[in-house]
Amino acid sequence: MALGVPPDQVASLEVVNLVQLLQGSHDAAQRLVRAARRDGMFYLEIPEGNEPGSMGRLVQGIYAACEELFRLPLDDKMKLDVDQLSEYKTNGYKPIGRNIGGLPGHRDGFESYAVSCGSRELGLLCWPGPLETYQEYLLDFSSRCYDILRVICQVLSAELNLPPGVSFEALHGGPDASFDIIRLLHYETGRQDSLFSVPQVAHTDLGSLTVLFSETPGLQVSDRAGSGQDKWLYVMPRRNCAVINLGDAMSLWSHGQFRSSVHRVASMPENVMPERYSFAFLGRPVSSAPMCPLTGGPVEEENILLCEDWVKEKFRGLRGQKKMDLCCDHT
Ligand SMILES: O=C(O)CCC(=O)C(=O)O
Ligand SMILES: [Fe+2]
Repeated sequence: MALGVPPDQVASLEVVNLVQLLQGSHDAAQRLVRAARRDGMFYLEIPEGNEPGSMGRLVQGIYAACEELFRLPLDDKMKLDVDQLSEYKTNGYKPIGRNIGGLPGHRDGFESYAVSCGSRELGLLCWPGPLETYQEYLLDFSSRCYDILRVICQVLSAELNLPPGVSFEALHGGPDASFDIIRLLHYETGRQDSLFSVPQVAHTDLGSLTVLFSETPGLQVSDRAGSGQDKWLYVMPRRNCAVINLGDAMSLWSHGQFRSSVHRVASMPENVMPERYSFAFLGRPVSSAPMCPLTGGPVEEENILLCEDWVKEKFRGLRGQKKMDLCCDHT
């Protein structure tokens, strides 16, 4: 039993090898497509290495950045409040408790910091001290994740026979790519009197895809097969692997053929929440991307929400200014 989790509560996700995917392996592409259709979540095996510039080094550097950043006094962090700094919540600090939590009557139990990877805000970015130290790591990491996003988009576009002009990959990157962020997260230790807690509420990610790293368990994915009700399965950390989530944009563009995974963070069964760090690259469409199915022939320009307005709507929901079925994404 992995860390006290019964085997039937552990998610069994596809494992896709990045090198094989980049080499055009049919088997790797098939695994990816299966995962996109069935779970909207999978492990991506990445050769991490430990030499300068390797993914292993970048990942270790970003964990160090998280620890140093979140150790700063709350007053200093609050000077960089995400809701004050950035209209689209792409840069700045979110304190614990600003969002709803995962159990009735509770608030969230994590702080986070968004670093914009997009070109629009680059010049305006606020880099608190520790992040300035690790700036190169963050920039390198975002470009690695962008390569990952591109190859996954290519495979999924090919699966749906999308024409080049409206392929998933055509809707990311370039000077219009302003919404991509790296999110650093820190979960506080749970109180001893609350054995089971859900510090991050069930949600889907609002963008196209997320590349997520954490060495500490707690991530859960909803498995609705059968009863149609949420059954929560733990997504255990796996050596040399990131977890990839497909987000709402992918599900919308593919007309539901690809799923956006519903996930949350919880403590282990019968345990308090341990201190936990995680970080993720959240790849989002360019601001001019049409937010409608791409599979039904030519896209009609009129009456279609563009990503720019779509992002604003999603955040109005999250902050409780508008009712939403499922809370998405959690800057
Ligand atoms: O901390 C985690 O493992 C999950 C983070 C997450 O789901 C998010 O930031 O959207
Ligand atoms: Fe998420």
